[in-house]
Amino acid sequence: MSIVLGPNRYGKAENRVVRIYRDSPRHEIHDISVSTALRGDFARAHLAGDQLNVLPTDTQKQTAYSFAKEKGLLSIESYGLDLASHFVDTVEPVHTARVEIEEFAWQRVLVDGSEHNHTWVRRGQEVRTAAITVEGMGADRRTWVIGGLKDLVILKSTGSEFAGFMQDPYTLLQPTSDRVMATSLTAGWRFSTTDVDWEATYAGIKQVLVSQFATVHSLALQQTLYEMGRAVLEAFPVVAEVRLSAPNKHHFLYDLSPFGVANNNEVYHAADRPYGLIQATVLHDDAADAGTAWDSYTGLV
Ligand SMILES: O=c1[nH]c(=O)c2[nH]c(=O)[nH]c2[nH]1
Repeated sequence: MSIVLGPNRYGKAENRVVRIYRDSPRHEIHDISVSTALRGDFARAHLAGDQLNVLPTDTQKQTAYSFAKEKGLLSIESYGLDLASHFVDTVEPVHTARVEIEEFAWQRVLVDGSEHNHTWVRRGQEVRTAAITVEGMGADRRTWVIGGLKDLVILKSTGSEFAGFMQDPYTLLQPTSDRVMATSLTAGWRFSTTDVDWEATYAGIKQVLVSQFATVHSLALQQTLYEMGRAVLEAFPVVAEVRLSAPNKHHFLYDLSPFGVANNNEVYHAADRPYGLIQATVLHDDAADAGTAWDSYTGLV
């Protein structure tokens, strides 16, 4: 029996990079957390403590900041592609680079009814995400881009039921034909190309997801997730696969009968935990191989 080194990678996690574009009085802001991870010929670092092949995690951090200026930071997907390609192309021992990004949105404040040039309030809605993987050189080069979002909290106050479920001796749940459905959505979509209008596509996919949640009459969160993924694939041919993760943020009707008051689906207890956790992948049946595209580094996607 012998002991060997298995898969390994290393990098700098959660660099907080803020890029301001100030070429005109109307500034632009891009506020991100970026993580980089490198795979390659790093066995000697683990087996012998030899750093000859180890590009420091500090250097990875410096590169992330520098590229925000050198290459620009307009779309997290294109910035991530620049960064990941750079590590594979210029750092000899690196075979695969993974870049994971969260983007925090800012909204311009209104002053006297007009958008201010250089002041924003943090937009508390979803966090946009991207995960870029670049692997191999030359003809062996493979690239995967996953766009996505997390923490998109969404609720509908009707148009959702849950009935007809399997029952066993432990089943207490009563069927319902009208319930609150709420979740905090995490979604990732794998592109089949890098020739994408990243900004328009992000806005479009988010719009499809929320309108499906609103308009599909839900028989279960599972059905709603499938319909969300299906609609994204139909509307965006550049997307090969969608993965959705949705906690079922249960809203239980509060019992007002002790007070002699009827509760006609009007007062709920918003439960914190436990929660149902529903996850689904929806994809084209001929989608290209996902390789390591979903092999999360920081747990973001
Ligand atoms: O949409 C739902 N899916 C379930 O699988 C489930 N299970 C449950 O108790 N409530 C719900 N709701």
